[in-house]
Amino acid sequence: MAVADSVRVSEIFFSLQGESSRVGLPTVFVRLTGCPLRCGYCDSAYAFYGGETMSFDLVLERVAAYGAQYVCVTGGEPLAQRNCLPLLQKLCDTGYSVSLETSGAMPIDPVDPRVSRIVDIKTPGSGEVDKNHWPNLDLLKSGDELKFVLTSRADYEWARDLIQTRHLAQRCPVLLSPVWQGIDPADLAAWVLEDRLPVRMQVQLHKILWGEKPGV
Ligand SMILES: C[S@@+](CC[C@H](N)C(=O)[O-])C[C@H]1O[C@@H](n2cnc3c(N)ncnc32)[C@H](O)[C@@H]1O
Ligand SMILES: Nc1nc2[nH]cc(C(=O)O)c2c(=O)[nH]1
Ligand code: SF4
Ligand SMILES: [Mg+2]
Repeated sequence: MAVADSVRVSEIFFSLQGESSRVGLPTVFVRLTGCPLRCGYCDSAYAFYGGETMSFDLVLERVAAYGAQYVCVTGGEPLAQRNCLPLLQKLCDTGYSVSLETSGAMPIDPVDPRVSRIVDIKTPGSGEVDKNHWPNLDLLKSGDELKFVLTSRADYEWARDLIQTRHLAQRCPVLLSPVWQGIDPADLAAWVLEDRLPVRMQVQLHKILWGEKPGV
């Protein structure tokens, strides 16, 4: 049972944004606890359980302590907590530029329109393709982003066909990211160039800088 005006938080930390079109920007990350999915590659499984229940005021105080302009709410699956929505609203009201990392398994329409929604479309290789909430595709605005994390050439072709048949790149920026230490990023780069795909390929900057661990 959710306590009013509180969320379950796995970690709050300050780092360079490592993903999305905001890559490289100094950002405070608020990682909420819990996720109903189990992607085979998940780098944040430590956030499935545990964490600390924090009032919105405490979250805002911890975020403010870093003196940053950008806040990224992630998880776990942040939208799996009902109180994620009012928290996003409060962060926007406070004046932060807010982005949300979401699995695309939950409806994104109730999210505050000031938030940049990074919607991950789960590929067959994630093991969770059946969880995609497809109506989300029709809700995307130009300030949002669509993202595919790719585990194989087959995932790439699946994503490419969806991008082309649904004209996704005309709705918002589309990101393609190789799963960490999976497919060779140079192979993905070659495929994107060969197909003239109008997407942004990206690698996870924070892992190149600091490796795969919590708190970065
Ligand atoms: C940890 S998830 C949290 C937000 C939400 N649950 C989601 O899946 O979008 C944040 C992003 O990290 C990506 N990610 C997780 N593990 C990864 C890995 N091993 N390599 C590349 N990206 C990964 C996810 O696909 C997602 O885009
Ligand atoms: N530096 C850094 N950037 C990120 N962008 C999205 C992240 C996430 O885990 O959702 C993440 C993360 O964990 N670290
Ligand atoms: S939806 Fe996100 S947090 Fe949940 S298992 Fe998949 S990558 Fe991890
Ligand atoms: Mg991460």
